Amino acid sequence: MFKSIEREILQRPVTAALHREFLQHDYERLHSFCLLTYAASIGIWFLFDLIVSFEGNQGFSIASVLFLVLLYALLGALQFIAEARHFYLLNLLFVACYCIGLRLVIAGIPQALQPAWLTLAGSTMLYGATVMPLNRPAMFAVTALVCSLLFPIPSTADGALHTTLILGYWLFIVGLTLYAYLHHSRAKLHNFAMAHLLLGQAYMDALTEIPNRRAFISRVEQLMRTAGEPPCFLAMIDIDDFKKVNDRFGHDIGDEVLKHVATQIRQVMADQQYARLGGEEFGIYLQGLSRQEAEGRVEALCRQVREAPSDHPVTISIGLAQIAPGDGLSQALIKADKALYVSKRNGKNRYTYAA
Ligand SMILES: Nc1nc2c(ncn2[C@@H]2O[C@H](COP(=O)(O)OP(=O)(O)OP(=O)(O)O)[C@@H](O)[C@H]2O)c(=O)[nH]1
Repeated sequence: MFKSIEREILQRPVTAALHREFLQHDYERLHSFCLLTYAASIGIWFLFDLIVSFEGNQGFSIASVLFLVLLYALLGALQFIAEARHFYLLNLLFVACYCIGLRLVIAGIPQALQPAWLTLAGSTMLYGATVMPLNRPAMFAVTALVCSLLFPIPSTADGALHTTLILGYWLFIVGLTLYAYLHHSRAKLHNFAMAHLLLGQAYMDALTEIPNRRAFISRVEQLMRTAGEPPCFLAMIDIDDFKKVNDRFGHDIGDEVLKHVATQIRQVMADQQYARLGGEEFGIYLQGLSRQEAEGRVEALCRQVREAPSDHPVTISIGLAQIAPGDGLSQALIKADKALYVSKRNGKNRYTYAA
């Protein structure tokens, strides 16, 4: 069952916008990992520099200090980079500095040892790139940079076998790197697309295509926790005599009426949080408005539903309540529901403010 749903979802094409969202999401999720990788890489570079300098009797030079400062500066800059596309450029700069630093250190050791050290450094760099949150052009650019800066240029002293072995190993490691990157990034993108779709469905009302009760509770509770200046209001909406619509015209027309009311809510309350709470009930969380403005908005909604052209006109009743400091969402819902009941009792097609 799960596999067939998964197959069906994965057959849908991933749009360019979703792909961009995935790349940004991937970068944000892995931002602290990138910082850690950069910090560890600088540590390894330092160690590498010490070991290889010792091997080549070079000593730790001022150039080494400059490279360390440069790499630390790039690590510092990474802390402030919020956009994935900026990271791709910074990463390219980091890789370029790192590779040039490695090349210079390795250039100081005996010629015969250089191809092995360059190959070791290059393959480590390429492996590291596969776990970074890069898009394809950024990954290909990193691979090209590593190859052009670290590939050991064969000398005439090297035999044909030696040169072939080195070339063969580099071809193998580059091929493996790109294959692993493409394979993993596709799998991650598909998982993201699937999670995106399923979460979207779990938090959307399938009929009216506005948020559902689950989405409303989660979003409003979050807003209530961070709400600055009161007042905030909660409105409960119920379609009047909806049962009669169903009984007279059938369920399909009832569904159309629900969609019609949801459209009016979306139009009038575009800047607020709204949802279909269930059946023919809707909820709205109003923030950043005075009591007078909140009353004006729900009154406008009543009018809009009443007057909007429709084959099956309906009216709505609304209960509006101010959320008292310290009140939770469920208390506010009860208060708004009581006010809604008053609207129904007083003749429907109106709103009541809970005193
Ligand atoms: N078409 C359709 N009807 C639904 C849906 N969910 C709930 N209903 C119907 O909504 C109606 C709710 O009616 P009631 O709560 O009894 O009240 P009412 O007729 O709206 O009367 P008042 O609330 O007093 O104005 C019932 O007939 C339910 O079957 C749905 O998704 N589609």
